[in-house]
Amino acid sequence: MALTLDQVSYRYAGGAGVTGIDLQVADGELLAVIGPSGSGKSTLLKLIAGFLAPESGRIEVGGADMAAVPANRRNLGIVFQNYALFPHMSVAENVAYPLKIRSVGRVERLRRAAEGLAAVGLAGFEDRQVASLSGGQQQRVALARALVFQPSGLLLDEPLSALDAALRAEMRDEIRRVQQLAGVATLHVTHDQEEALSIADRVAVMMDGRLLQVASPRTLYDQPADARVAAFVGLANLWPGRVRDARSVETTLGVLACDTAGHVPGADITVLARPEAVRPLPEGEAASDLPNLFSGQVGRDRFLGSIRRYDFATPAGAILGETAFRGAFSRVSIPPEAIRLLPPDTPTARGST
Ligand SMILES: Nc1ncnc2c1ncn2[C@@H]1O[C@H](COP(=O)(O)OP(=O)(O)OP(=O)(O)O)[C@@H](O)[C@H]1O
Repeated sequence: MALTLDQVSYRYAGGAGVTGIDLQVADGELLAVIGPSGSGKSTLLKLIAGFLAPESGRIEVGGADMAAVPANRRNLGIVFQNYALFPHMSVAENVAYPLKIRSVGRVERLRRAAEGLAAVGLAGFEDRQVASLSGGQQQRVALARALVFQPSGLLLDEPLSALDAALRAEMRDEIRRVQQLAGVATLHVTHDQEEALSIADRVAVMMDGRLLQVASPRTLYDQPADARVAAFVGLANLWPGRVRDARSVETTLGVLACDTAGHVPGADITVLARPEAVRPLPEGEAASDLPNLFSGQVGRDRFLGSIRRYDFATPAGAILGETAFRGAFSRVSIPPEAIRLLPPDTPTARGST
């Protein structure tokens, strides 16, 4: 395994930090770490990079224990949000710098820098000054520099947050392409969950210094471990409820038909329905035998181009829906198979570390 964290904990003087982190990133894998501000993402990255030393637990890079290995000997490529390029050096000198400090000869390092620049789409930029490059180009240079010495792992700390939305979308695909080309284990810390879901092999969700779930983007979205993950990744209807029998649950919204396999009658649960699963019924459409049918009215209705996102007010509570349907409706149904049962969202489950 290229990167391994085994029960890693760290605490700042003020008490915040990370607790009991278990994580593995394989060669060629891109693992994104997401979580609210202050959840410990950067702390995790600093621990792996060697800028902080764990209080307990073990960090391995390429199978070797990093406990006694300083940051500059960990063989990790790092890309920061602010690029951290050397302004007084040319583009080629920037990219070649990690090879220079590894005593690679000038000809060879300039050859490899040129190769690295070509890999990030900047062939011919060797002699440019970094200040003359756009933000996206500077980030490509930073990526080439982080990979030029064939690191055991690549750490990306919010690398795209300084870029505008369109460039961010382009650059995230570019990062993925270059990362796959290099076949390097990558840990990518980001605020942007769309970025994480779209390019990561797996996504780790952090909250209050702990990992709540590490899973593929689809599993994370379709089978979140609990209500906190469900609410953080995408939009969610979450209703507290109790299992009635094998085919239904009681919720604040009323009785909902769904598969309750794995839960005993009487058990407290949280019911999850994603907004796109909520189905509006066009006026006049027969629906008498549809399960989980609600009458009400559309409240806030936001037109988002390809879809609209609406609040549907029923006498028992609100349902958040998303649909491409543009007509009027006063009934919605929630297909039983779209309903997931999660552990109850108790105050202790919400509590901090
Ligand atoms: N040098 C420090 N001294 C004391 N506490 C710190 C220090 N750095 C971070 N913290 C605290 O540790 C917790 C985790 O911070 P961290 O920067 O890892 O979070 P993050 O998830 O990366 O946040 P963001 O998304 O805002 O960058 C926060 O509560 C933060 O206030």
